[in-house]
Amino acid sequence: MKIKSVRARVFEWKGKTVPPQGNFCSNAMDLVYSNTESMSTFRFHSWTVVEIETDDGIIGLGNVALAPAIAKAIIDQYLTPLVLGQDPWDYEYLWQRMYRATHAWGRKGVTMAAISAIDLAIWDILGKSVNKPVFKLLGGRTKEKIPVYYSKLYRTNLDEMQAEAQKYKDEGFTAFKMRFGYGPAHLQKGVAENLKSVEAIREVIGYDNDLMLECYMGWNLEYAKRMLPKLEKFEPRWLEEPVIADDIDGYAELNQLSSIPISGGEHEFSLYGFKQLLDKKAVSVVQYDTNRVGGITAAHKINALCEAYSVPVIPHAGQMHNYHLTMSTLASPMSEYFPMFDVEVGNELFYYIFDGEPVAENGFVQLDDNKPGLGLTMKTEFLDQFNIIE
Ligand SMILES: O=C(O)[C@H](O)[C@H](O)[C@@H](O)CO
Ligand SMILES: [Mg+2]
Repeated sequence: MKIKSVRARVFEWKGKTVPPQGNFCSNAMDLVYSNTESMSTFRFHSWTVVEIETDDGIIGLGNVALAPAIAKAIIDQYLTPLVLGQDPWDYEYLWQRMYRATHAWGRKGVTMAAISAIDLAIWDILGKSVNKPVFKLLGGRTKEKIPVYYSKLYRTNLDEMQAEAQKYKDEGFTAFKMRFGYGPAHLQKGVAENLKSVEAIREVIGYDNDLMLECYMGWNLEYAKRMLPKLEKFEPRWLEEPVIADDIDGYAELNQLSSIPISGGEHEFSLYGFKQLLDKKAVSVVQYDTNRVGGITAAHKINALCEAYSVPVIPHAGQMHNYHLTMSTLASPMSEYFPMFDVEVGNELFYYIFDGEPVAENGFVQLDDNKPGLGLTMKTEFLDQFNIIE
């Protein structure tokens, strides 16, 4: 079997969007812009889809959501020539070709995301070529079904947040991730608002359910050190990305500071990036995204590393490329889950492009042993609401 063609298309959403308003989530730009501008950095309204076809007609699907147009350019100009004519079963060799050919300027960020998209499509081909789901190629079914946590609860007024938490508690979720709206730039009032929002959600879900807290890189070390002691009474399962991804020593200091586990990894890349996080004990929960970190080839290695370090893997975003990694290792107890909403920030777009994404039932998602490859097909229902750039 040989790779005959690679097609990367950018799907730009032009349909209805309902962007969350105000301080819906602290983020890295809060410290350099006033609120309005900083929130505008928070949009993922396009996605690059990769289709790799083999000489025997199998088509593998990959995807990348980080800087989609740039990722497409990297795929078209640099990665496609490296995989054309190659055997997809040589996936480790192909991964190393892509990684080393772009190493001088790649390694992390959008280049690794572009490599991930090619790698996802390759693994989709491998599964389809032997009529097995990808998780069966990685270690098989380690769980009857995958526990997932409900993820959204963007910061808005507390009544709306409580109603949202109640709705998804009633749907059977037992774990919830909420977003802080405030950080260092919002001073003591922001501290009070942050604590009020955690208290409000705990009021709804109680203490029999897990609560995770998301900062999305919007704090700094000094502010996080002030907040952690105030948050301990709420017994969060983790505090996520309190500082920017490059502040690994800051992560490590926070991770030793209190009883609250620090999580991160959705903005870390490659086996080496996670080796560094684990060696420095910077995180207690690893949250790579398989369409960023280096694809299934890299994520599978990181799963093994996390197993050796006894650090749980709870991948970012849910989405099928991550569910196969969670299903195939005991190192991953659960995954994130975004229900399908009107397009807001953009995590939801996956549902508008692909069919096959499992819908949570009672806080679990299920994978199908009889669906080969990743188990995704292209959705046609919303095609007219995308500009598609070849
Ligand atoms: O952990 C997450 O889900 C990410 O940080 C989100 O993708 C981001 O939208 C912040 O909520
Ligand atoms: Mg996050």
